[in-house]
Amino acid sequence: MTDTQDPYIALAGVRKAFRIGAETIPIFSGLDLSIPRGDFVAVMGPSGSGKSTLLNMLGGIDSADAGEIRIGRSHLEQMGEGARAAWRAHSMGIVFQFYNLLPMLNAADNIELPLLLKPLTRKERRARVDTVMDLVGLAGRQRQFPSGMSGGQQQRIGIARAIVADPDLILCDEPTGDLDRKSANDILEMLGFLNRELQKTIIMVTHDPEAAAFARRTLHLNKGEFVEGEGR
Ligand SMILES: Nc1ncnc2c1ncn2[C@@H]1O[C@H](COP(=O)(O)OP(=O)(O)OP(=O)(O)O)[C@@H](O)[C@H]1O
Repeated sequence: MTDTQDPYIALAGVRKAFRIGAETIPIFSGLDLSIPRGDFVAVMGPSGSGKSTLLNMLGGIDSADAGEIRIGRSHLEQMGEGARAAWRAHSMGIVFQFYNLLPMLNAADNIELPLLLKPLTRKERRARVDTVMDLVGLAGRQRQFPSGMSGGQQQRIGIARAIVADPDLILCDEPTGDLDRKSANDILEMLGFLNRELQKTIIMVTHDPEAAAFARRTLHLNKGEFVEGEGR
């Protein structure tokens, strides 16, 4: 869906803390963030600085304690659990460090999963799966199982699954953290392609400065606030 809301992603005054027993661990105490549509942003920062927590809030997997999280026209902070799940199904895809594939399903069945929530016929679903498998360089591997594939190939399945429902937003949590340099660069080139050619907005958490260099810009998270750095 296109819209004229600008910026595409807007966080204002976001507060988040985790409670463990009597202890409260503050993560964000008033986080603001603006990301235009079509950006490719790397998020870096020390371990424990809240990168994954931020990604989970952007993906509607976790909620903020206070503040606003708007993505396009959707105010995530105003949605209940059910509405957020429905929003997730059509608005964003997630790419995980360890792929999160289901080992008992072959490549095509893994990729098809997000489409099962959509009013599509099996034939339509299969056509979409074939299209994205071509796009990520896995043509003809529909029946292969993840266990027989390299890390780089498994991550291609992860990316295909993230884009098969054609979301505007792709969230990536250390997408190359488990890969060798060559496979990592192939995956990063692919994310760059999705950003440039298909106008996907991408937010990628990474510890790796070489991975971050593939993004348009890098945001450094430190003490609950962002500091902008140089991209390429
Ligand atoms: N569900 C949870 N319950 C309690 N504490 C949590 C929970 N999730 C995260 N935390 C704590 O919140 C802080 C931020 O965690 P988060 O995983 O967002 O950091 P990160 O920057 O992604 O770290 P890393 O780079 O190590 O993955 C950490 O101190 C973590 O222990």
